[in-house]
Amino acid sequence: MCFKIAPEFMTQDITALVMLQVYDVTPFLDDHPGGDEVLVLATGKDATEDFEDVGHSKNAVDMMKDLYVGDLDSHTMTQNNAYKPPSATASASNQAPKGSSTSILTFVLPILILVIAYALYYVSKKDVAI
Ligand code: HEM
Repeated sequence: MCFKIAPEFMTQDITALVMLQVYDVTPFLDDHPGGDEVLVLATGKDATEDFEDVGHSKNAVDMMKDLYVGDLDSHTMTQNNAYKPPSATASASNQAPKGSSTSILTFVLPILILVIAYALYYVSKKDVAI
């Protein structure tokens, strides 16, 4: 289980070459104070921004040395996914798509039931009068 952190930016001709440091966080999953889920979500991608956003201490940066496995040219990576917190991912997948028939049904269905109930009531009253 590895993720990458950019330690430096080097310029080579016109193309910017970004070397990333790769860390194997597998032995650290149970001990990470921020939980194992964030580490798993950061695997296989450039997690530099995620790591810096948390504002990790110098102690945290020192701990990374034991998990370092090597360097990687970012251009050889197949995906460059941005980090999505679990809550945002979960709520997004639970939301109904905009303009779906579900929202129309929730509005129309109660009205339809009321109209049918009133129609039945009206018909039954008419039968009793005859
Ligand atoms: C090998 C890499 C990592 C190491 C060694 C590490 C280490 C630590 C340590 C020691 C802490 C305690 C606070 C501190 O001392 O700064 C911490 C907290 C935390 N880390 Fe990491 N971390 C790593 C990677 C990551 C990544 C990639 C993420 C996000 C995707 C992350 C998210 C967090 C969060 C959310 C906290 C909790 C912050 C808080 O509650 O204030 N960490 N980490």
